Amino acid sequence: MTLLSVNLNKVALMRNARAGTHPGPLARPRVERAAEAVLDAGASGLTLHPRPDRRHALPEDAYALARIAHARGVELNLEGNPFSAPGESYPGFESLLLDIGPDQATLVPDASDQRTSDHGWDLARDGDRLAPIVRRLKERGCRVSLFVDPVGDSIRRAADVGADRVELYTGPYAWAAASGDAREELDRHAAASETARGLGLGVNAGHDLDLTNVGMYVQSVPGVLEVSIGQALVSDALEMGWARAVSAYVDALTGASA
Ligand SMILES: CC(=O)[C@@H](O)[C@H](O)COP(=O)(O)O
Ligand SMILES: NCC(=O)COP(=O)(O)O
Repeated sequence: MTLLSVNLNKVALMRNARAGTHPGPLARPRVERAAEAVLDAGASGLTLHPRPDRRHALPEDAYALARIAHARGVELNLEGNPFSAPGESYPGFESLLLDIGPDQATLVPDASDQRTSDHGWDLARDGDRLAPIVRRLKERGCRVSLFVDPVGDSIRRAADVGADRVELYTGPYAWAAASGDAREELDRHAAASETARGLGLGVNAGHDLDLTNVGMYVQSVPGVLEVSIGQALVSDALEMGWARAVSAYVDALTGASA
């Protein structure tokens, strides 16, 4: 069955919106409380993507979720760009990963000022720079996943630099599904998953997945081990509450895998 890892970036975003002027007794632990709630509701893991501009998830949130994940015996997946740009507001992402040692490190090629993740790695350009980072993270005990477009060359290069998994970028799939014509994207992802698994890579997927598209995705793309979902699930939880929202996603994944 495809596991659900809940990305809590947007809980941190809401916390940050007021934390500066109204830290309040409840503001600080918002992310931790959300983490406990989604795990209580059946999520298999936690994901966080701290960004250098501290727009939402902060390094201290990553440490807090690491404590929770360890205590609960579930996985923590930390996402980010290990290439630190000069003058970033907090230590580089790699040093955070090496200090925390999350179960999974998902390396994402986002520029510091990027609005969100919207493309996979260009491994023809960056593979040689990534390889030693991948090695150090694996020596630290992290499973390393590379965020890639569903393209055979990217997946083969991910294997070459020593990744354990790839995370297939599902944004274009989600948009195609919303337009009612996802067949071509699903075929691309199914082929990409087959290529990855043939190379011994595990397959994760994420970005813009939601209750309307995740079931079709895991039914059509064999071998997806984990989806990480944040934006839509947190939005759904505002309407449904954490328990019902997480249960709905887990049901969508289990129903699709049945
Ligand atoms: C890598 C990916 O697709 C998402 O996990 C990313 O973390 C979304 O980042 P924002 O929540 O900042 O849009
Ligand atoms: N890796 C994808 C992720 O963690 C969450 O992406 P989204 O659901 O917020 O688009």
